[in-house]
Amino acid sequence: MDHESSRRPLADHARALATLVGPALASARRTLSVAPSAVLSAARDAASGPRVLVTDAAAATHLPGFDNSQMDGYAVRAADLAGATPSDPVELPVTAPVPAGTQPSPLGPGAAAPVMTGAPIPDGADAVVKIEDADPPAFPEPGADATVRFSTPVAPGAFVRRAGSDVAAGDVVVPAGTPLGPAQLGVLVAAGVTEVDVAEPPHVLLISTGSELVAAGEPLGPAQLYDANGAMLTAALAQVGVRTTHRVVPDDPAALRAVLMDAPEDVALVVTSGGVSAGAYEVVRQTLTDAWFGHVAVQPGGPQGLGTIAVGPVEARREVPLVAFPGNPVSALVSFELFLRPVLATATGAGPTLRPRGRGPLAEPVDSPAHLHQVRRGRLDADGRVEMVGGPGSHLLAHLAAATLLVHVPPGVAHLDEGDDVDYWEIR
Ligand SMILES: Nc1nc2c(c(=O)[nH]1)N[C@H]1C(S)=C(S)[C@@H](COP(=O)(O)OP(=O)(O)OC[C@H]3O[C@@H](n4cnc5c(N)ncnc54)[C@H](O)[C@@H]3O)O[C@H]1N2
Ligand code: MOO
Repeated sequence: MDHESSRRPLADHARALATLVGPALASARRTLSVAPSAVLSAARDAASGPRVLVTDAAAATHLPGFDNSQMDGYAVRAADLAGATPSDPVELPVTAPVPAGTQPSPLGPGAAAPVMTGAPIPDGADAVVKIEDADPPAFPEPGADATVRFSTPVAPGAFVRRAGSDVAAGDVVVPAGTPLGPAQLGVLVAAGVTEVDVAEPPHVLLISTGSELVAAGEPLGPAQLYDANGAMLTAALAQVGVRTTHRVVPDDPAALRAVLMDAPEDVALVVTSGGVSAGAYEVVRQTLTDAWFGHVAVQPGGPQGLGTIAVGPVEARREVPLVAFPGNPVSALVSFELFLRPVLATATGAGPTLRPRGRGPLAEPVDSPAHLHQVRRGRLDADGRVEMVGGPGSHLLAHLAAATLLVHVPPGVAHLDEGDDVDYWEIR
């Protein structure tokens, strides 16, 4: 199986995975109706990922809700200032001030009303002169019998924020398909929307396999290591709008079967890490014998598994797709980036389908096995050239954490010189 010619090309595996997982997620899709405040509390929980709107949301109120001032200044009738010049200013009596949050009386002709930023424009007024442009350039004490002079005309509409100029009541304020980020949540609340339809994030059962694994924070015994893949893949799944139930199982088929039987009833996909290569204790491969296991012509991320497995208790068995990643941490996360992220991002609409891509010159020479598509970790140096972060080893997790790019060396290329161009994906 490990023979070079028997390796599945990267594009073939990506297609096989998308064909299996994409439709399964689409048919498992459910819609929830929630208040924006509920979306907001979900958004605080990073592990639940962004919510995506399923139905257009219409504004319940105009935004702005009323004509209001863009500046601290005087609300006036523009016609009153038409003849104002520096040598012959227009002098007007000052009415009661209008703080934000109060409904002003109408403004008659020949008067100026102190109005604060965001406060309603009095009926009758059609422009605002900012306080710096008035004479005197400071508001009188409320209740004082004051006048104010203006030495230039003002255009009708100046510094007036019209009701509905952002969105009108009844118009679509956030269209279906939009991930609800900070600005979208803000405008839903501002426009008085009380309920939205969002897609329920798909639920993935994520299983870290390995008898050597210890949960984060527990004491570490000899030959044991922390379950980095669980944390990494949970976070990676959340970024594309996926909910995760995470389990750790030892290299024991009975333990893996038990976790699958105990799967939450709405699980739409199972993702595993570890236990897929050629060792004597490959629990995933030895237990899930109906799935395809083989090598993809990529490094890291060579050993892969893909298929359909039964989950749930005997009386309520369901078939769901299985994606089995190799255990080496860099292999697991690179596999996610190459194969699963695009499919999940497309299914959930929670983020861009593809990572931003670029191409640039290498800062150093790079060697790669010619029969494999090699994915190296890199970053841009001060001159915008692509430098490697660490070597190709799939255990170099700290180097992955320090990298900002996945650098692609395609199959058929054994060596690249400094200055040769490479393709890269931006991973943060
Ligand atoms: N004879 C061969 N040996 C190996 C081959 C091969 O083709 N022939 N492939 C190598 C490659 S490439 C990879 S990648 C790994 C894949 O191995 P498995 O998927 O079976 O993973 P494990 O053996 O369970 O673990 C590999 C490595 O990763 C560590 N690990 C596993 N899970 C986690 C986790 N949740 N968090 C942190 N680290 C984890 C594990 O301790 C091992 O060090 O196989 C090669 N061998
Ligand atoms: O292909 Mo393994 O995934 O490099 O280390």
